[in-house]
Amino acid sequence: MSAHLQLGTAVIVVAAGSGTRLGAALPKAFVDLAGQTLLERSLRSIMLLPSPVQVVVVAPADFVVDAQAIANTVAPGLEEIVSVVVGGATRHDSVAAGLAQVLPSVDVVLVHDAARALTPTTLFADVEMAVRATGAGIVPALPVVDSLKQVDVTGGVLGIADRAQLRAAQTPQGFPRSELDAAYAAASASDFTDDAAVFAAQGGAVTTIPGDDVAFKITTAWDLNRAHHVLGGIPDAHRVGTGIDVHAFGEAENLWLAGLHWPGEKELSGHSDGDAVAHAICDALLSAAGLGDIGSCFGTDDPAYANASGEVFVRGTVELLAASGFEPINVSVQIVGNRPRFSARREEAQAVLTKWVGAPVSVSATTTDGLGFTGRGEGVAAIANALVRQR
Ligand SMILES: Nc1ccn([C@@H]2O[C@H](COP(=O)(O)OP(=O)(O)OP(=O)(O)O)[C@@H](O)[C@H]2O)c(=O)n1
Ligand SMILES: C[C@](O)(CO)[C@H](O)COP(=O)(O)O
Repeated sequence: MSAHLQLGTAVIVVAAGSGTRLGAALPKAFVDLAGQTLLERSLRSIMLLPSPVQVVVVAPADFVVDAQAIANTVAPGLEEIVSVVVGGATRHDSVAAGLAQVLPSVDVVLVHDAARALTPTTLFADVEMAVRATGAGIVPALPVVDSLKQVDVTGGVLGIADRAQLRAAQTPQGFPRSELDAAYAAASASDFTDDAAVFAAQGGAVTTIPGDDVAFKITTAWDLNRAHHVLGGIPDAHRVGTGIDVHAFGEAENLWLAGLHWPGEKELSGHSDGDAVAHAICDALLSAAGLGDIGSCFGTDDPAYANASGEVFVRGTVELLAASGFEPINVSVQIVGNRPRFSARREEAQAVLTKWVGAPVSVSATTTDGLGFTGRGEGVAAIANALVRQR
């Protein structure tokens, strides 16, 4: 992993357990839950954080290749940010293996069970924010709803515990990095069932924040069944995105705009074919899916995209979305400019763009009453809004 990456937060996703209590043929993190493995679902939630984080996946030795393939699907082209390492015999050993991969720039570490596959992005964000605000170890936790009994080996009740003072700990658990490193270096592997206990044993302060019901750990077959039911009850997540693109007119009469060729009209200059409408659509879709923008996904300086058509970018964008579990619902674009006169070819443009996106694209156009660079006829702007659904 390159030392030049300056990420401040890392998430270690422990996925190296065998899943004995689940009893599946595969290690638990690689078991399917409605079309995605538990690991994939955990990673997708993390990748939707608004600021990039380092992700270290800790996998069983025999499943490193599988874990890497899942990471590549969820975070294409981000090998430097999402890495996979081999875990240990216990969860404690696996966390330690993950910690050893954390970048020097990282000052906050979250540790997460891949088995908590439905954990929402907001819980990761809440934990990270609470660590930064307090400097303490942070554990998301839920009140205990059952009465609690202390029992002997035969099941005889020895006593009770006051549930009002107890909480059920979830993950991700977050910590200042240097103190977590020190705590793991000092701890004995067999003593602790979670990272907060390791941290507290070395004197670190630990605070709880509210957990989330859907962040439950998939431990048994019953839990997996419950996760299926929960997913069935969660409506598809919808997200919106905006994209804006501007290109100046060049000299040659070779305009491509909104997927159409415009004979007799001046071209829009750019590294590609300058189709501002297609590029704004890409940015809106990528932004809606939290996948960056056209520059970060396609490399506008990449010779592979020199003179590339709008179709290449739009279809490529839709493929990136699909790989991340998103599909477009609709896109609306407005062209701002004096030329070309758009209305006569609106239907034609909408049909082409709708085919590329695979969902309805509507296009409108306006002038700016002679104001600004578009009013002076120097170029064209396009503004797009996209709605996408997360499957
Ligand atoms: N040696 C281990 C053991 C556990 N884990 C991870 O720690 C998380 C919580 O552990 P648990 O639910 O107990 O998973 P398993 O150990 O796989 O389950 P079991 O105890 O039923 O075998 C899981 O994401 C699991 O993959 C790990 O990375 N390495
Ligand atoms: C870390 C944890 O998920 C917090 O509740 C839990 O302690 C893991 O325990 P397990 O015995 O490995 O399931």
